[in-house]
Amino acid sequence: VEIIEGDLTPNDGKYAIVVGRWNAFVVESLLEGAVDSLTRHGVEPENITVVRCPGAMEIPLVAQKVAQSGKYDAIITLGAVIRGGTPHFEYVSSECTKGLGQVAMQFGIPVSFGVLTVDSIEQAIERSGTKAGNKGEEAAMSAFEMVNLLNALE
Ligand SMILES: O=c1[nH]c(NC[C@H](O)[C@H](O)[C@H](O)CO)c([N+](=O)[O-])c(=O)[nH]1
Repeated sequence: VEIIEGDLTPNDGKYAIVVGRWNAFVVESLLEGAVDSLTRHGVEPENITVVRCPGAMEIPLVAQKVAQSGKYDAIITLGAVIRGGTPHFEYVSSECTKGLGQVAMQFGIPVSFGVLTVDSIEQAIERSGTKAGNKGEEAAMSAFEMVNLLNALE
């Protein structure tokens, strides 16, 4: 039985991190976790590009432009959609998720999902470096592994 899977050995991939600025007090922790995990796995700082946009709604378009440039091997998306008093949360989070899936398939590039969609600020804080880990770190490591996996599939 042949098993092909990505590992976490160093690679020279170029990573773009697309960051929605809304709820910055949470998103900055996600970004810190993402950059830290990439550099600790041997990614050179010059191979990491951070692109900031207003909010989660804008992330898919920015990810599309980043993918279209052909300059990157993977895209990590970070944001925090926190349920407010209105159904706005549903639209923003579903549009963001749907859009990112399309970018990945359209351009054949890993687009990891580090956009928190949570019910409360506390849940957001738990997932950005406290008791529920750091989703930014997880999204970065998913992208890192996918770069190795796609290389192995070539
Ligand atoms: O990233 C977010 N954008 C949010 N809205 C802004 C949206 O992403 C766009 O930036 C805005 O609608 C302008 O297009 C959020 N809420 O509205 O709650 C949110 O929680 N998180």
